[in-house]
Amino acid sequence: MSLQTPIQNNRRYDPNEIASYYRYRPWLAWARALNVIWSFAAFIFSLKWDEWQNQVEQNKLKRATQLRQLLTRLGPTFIKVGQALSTRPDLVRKDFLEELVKLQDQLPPFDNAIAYQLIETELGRPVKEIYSELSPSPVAAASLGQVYRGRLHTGEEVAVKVQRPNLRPVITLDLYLLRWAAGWLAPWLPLNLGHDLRLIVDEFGTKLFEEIDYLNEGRNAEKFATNFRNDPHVKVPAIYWRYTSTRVLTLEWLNGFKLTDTKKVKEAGIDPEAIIEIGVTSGLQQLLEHGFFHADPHPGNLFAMPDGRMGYIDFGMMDQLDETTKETLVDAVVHLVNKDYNDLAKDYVKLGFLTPDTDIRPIVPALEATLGNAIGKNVGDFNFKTITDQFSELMYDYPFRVPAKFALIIRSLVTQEGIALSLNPNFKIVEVAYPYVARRLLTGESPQLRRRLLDVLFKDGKFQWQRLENLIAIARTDENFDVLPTAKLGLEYLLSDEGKYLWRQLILALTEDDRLHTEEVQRLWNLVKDDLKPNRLLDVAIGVLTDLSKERVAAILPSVTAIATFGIKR
Ligand SMILES: Nc1ncnc2c1ncn2[C@@H]1O[C@H](COP(=O)(O)OP(=O)(O)OP(=O)(O)O)[C@@H](O)[C@H]1O
Repeated sequence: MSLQTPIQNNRRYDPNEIASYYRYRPWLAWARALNVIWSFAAFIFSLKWDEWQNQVEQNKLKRATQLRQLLTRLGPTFIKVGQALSTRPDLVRKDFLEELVKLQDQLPPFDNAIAYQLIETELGRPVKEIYSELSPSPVAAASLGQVYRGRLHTGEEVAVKVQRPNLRPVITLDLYLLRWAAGWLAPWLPLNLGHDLRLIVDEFGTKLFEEIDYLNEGRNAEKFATNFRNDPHVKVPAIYWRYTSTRVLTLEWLNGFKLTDTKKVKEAGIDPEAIIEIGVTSGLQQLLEHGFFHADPHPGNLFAMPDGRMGYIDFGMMDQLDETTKETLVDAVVHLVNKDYNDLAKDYVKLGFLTPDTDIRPIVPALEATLGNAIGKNVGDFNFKTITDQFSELMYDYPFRVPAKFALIIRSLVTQEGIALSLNPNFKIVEVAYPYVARRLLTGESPQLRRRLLDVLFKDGKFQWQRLENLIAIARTDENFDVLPTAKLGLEYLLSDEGKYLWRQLILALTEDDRLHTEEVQRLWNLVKDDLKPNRLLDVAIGVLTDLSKERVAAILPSVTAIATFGIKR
């Protein structure tokens, strides 16, 4: 970056540009560095003092609170660092962690006159020409911006998010110092991060820069809305692009109740159970279907709408999962519920929680001991909080690390479960989550998911009757699950080229050990027979068959007969 370029206008995080800017302004860097170093030195000294005075235990909570206050005082970058650390039980001790979780943007609002001025400069018009009404003071102030309630001249109610002034210079300077410190301090820290600490600062910087670009937030909101366009349960505010810029975001006002306000939600006559179910299912859809997920779903960002929908706001922090990761996550859930710890350990390697060279043999029994307890006899006893707590214990004994992406996912799951528990103390996440996963596997909309189903149903080449039974039984606890469309998809699949293999496997399974497995078939039939009334079934079968051409049927039939004969005579 040349000396003339104002650092205010950088939209992308570029550590080299930032470094060359501050290299010529060392006085700025030094002043801030001294302030930060002094604050932390005083805090570290108080920790040491506690050790010398043998007061660690009794001052534990006080120090944790002081740490939170210290980060708040140092401003937006440090609040965000604190928020990020609050998701890392592998890095931060427990009492600090609990305090950091509370780090909810406790900054005082900035001056209204500055905010109004910023709106006019950014949007190039007087405020009165843009909004017919705008609240005289903000309705909320957060670490990066504050929000006003207003109305457009066309009558729509809007939320207007205005960024704190000078955010970019403050953040860039802090990131420059953090990066510099990361390079110098890393060798002295007892951390096993598996990465260069500077890369972590860079990843953090990239995310933070995305978050302070409101055009990016608007785009995220629209992408999220598109993913849920066919879902009548999820509400996403519309973006008013004409009144939006990098630093001002104008979006539809959501007239709902924050999930933090459980009392109001109930008073409004909204069914908490239904909202919870939407929350968990839409959360899982983001992770396992769309791959594009809201990385900051704290209850203040979620609304229960009077019509029973759930509203999402704040799309500044989103993340994207690739196909393989999504599939491996589905695998991990299935392996966890099937108590298949060997495969689960392999999933951890694939997901990056363990490095590929890790010897997983000692880890498998450890997983079994911790997770087996957490699940208990009944899958319904499973909860994420217990799992993550137990998992953090494992982290100290085995070389687990939390890839940055998963820190967000885990936080998002634990938060959703927490929200659900605050609305219904008897909530069991798995009662919603597993039927969802089971349903997705059984309906197998994509070839990848169908392959997953086969992986689940066949272990070491043997068909697992019990697993199919479990899956159907669990999927049926979800009232949205209808066996018939699934049967239709199954039938279509069996008649497709890809399904030939499954035919062969099914027939081998039916005749395994030289007997016909009629008992198992009978049990499965008992599970689904109520849904499969003969005339409905016939309709489905006819529907599928009429879609097939004569040639297709002719091509399939001989092979099926051959396999059947071959299978039985085996
Ligand atoms: N569309 C909206 N409808 C109603 N209220 C809104 C809307 N958008 C924002 N708000 C209010 O403004 C507050 C802050 O908004 P938002 O979460 O988007 O800001 P933020 O700066 O990203 O804060 P944080 O990251 O801390 O959640 C919300 O908690 C909510 O009270």
